[in-house]
Amino acid sequence: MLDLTFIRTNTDAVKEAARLKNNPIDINALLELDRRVVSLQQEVEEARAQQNALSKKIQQAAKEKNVELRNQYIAQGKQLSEAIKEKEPLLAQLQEERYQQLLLVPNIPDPSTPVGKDEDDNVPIKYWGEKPTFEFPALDHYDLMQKLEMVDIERAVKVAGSRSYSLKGAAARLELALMNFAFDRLSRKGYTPIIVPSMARDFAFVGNGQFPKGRDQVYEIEGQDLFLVGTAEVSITGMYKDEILKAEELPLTYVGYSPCFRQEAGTYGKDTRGVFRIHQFNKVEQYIICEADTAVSVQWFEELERNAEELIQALELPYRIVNVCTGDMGDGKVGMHDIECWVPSENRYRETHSCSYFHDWQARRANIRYRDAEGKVRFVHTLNNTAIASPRILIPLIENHQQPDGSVRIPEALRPYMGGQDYIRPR
Ligand SMILES: Nc1ncnc2c1ncn2[C@@H]1O[C@H](COS(=O)(=O)NC(=O)[C@@H](N)CO)[C@@H](O)[C@H]1O
Repeated sequence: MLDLTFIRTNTDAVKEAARLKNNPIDINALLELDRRVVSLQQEVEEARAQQNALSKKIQQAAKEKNVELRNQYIAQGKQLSEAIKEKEPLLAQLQEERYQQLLLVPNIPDPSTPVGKDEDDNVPIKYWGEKPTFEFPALDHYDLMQKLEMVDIERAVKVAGSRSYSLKGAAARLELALMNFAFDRLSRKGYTPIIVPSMARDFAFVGNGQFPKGRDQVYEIEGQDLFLVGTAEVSITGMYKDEILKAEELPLTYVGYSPCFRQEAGTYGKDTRGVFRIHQFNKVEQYIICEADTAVSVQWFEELERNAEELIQALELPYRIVNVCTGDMGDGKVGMHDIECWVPSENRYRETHSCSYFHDWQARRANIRYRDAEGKVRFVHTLNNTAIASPRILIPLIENHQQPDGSVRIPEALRPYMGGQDYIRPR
């Protein structure tokens, strides 16, 4: 959410951001509604002020035993309270409408963001690692996982329907190893490990920006104000709602784990093979709450990205980083980089990490503030990035490290979390 005063005084910049982000919001209509709210607010406040003045006059008239005048004032008072009783519900309704419109206003993208329509317009900015060349017919992740008895999709689909899966054997151990590996590396950097609820209330989804627009991606628990989170980002944002932190408490640096649930609405027929795009997965998330300073936000953005690069390099996976374009980045982002790992079977890079910074767009929605060094209360800045999301990361991991004999080499960095195992071999 942007500050109303900012929208009033930077209307063209906000309209341009909406245009660049394919966001259909009508800023003129929002400002017209805002003017109605402001004028109606003034009317109600004036009426209340007159009421106060009148009550003094009534007391004065009573003291002077001037019954005539006193009754006159009381009649005026009645008229005023009638008028207020009629205006207040309308004011409340218009304020709610304005708030709902405000939630749809996008953030202003950083000038370094490429202008584009969708992911095809994202701009690669870095490549790392040698793509493997296979002297044998390389298999895709699903064939490999089946041969190595690492997955059971049929029975999972029987239980949970489409886009479900079970990880078996080495894949089950790899997933937990990867979660531990990510937790370990980031905890060593001083990030606070946290395992957060995967069920959260409506306000948490409003806070991170998932609601109202992304509501169709979220599973709802019938009859309760509870929804399944698609990322720990929702729960951590919600945790700090309405809090005023102390400057010395910042920055808060979390490495958060949660199961993630996504409806994947609108992706029918996309990535249906294997475990690339599923309804439930596990993710270790990096999350930062820092002071309201653009340079500080950018520093954390760079650190979160570097952290993810270190993990991927330790897993010895070729990858690239793309600067996500305005049409693909979503409403809340100021800047966004995706990290895409090389998937040999598809002969292309696929997204495995997404790193974003928001300035105070999320903080305004969740009302997360801090008292700065001068004692001024301000909204914080928030950022997040994937550390490891599995099973998607298993796809490049297994494919890139497959061997001629059908085994899969486990990268050195992961072996301590796999009981020292070095290869996954067919039985
Ligand atoms: N439906 C899905 N199936 C499997 N993995 C997914 C799915 N959706 C997202 N992911 C994984 O989770 C990562 C982060 O998802 S994201 O929506 O892009 N970004 C976030 O959730 C941010 N909180 C940063 O993690 C993706 O890069 C991908 O690796």
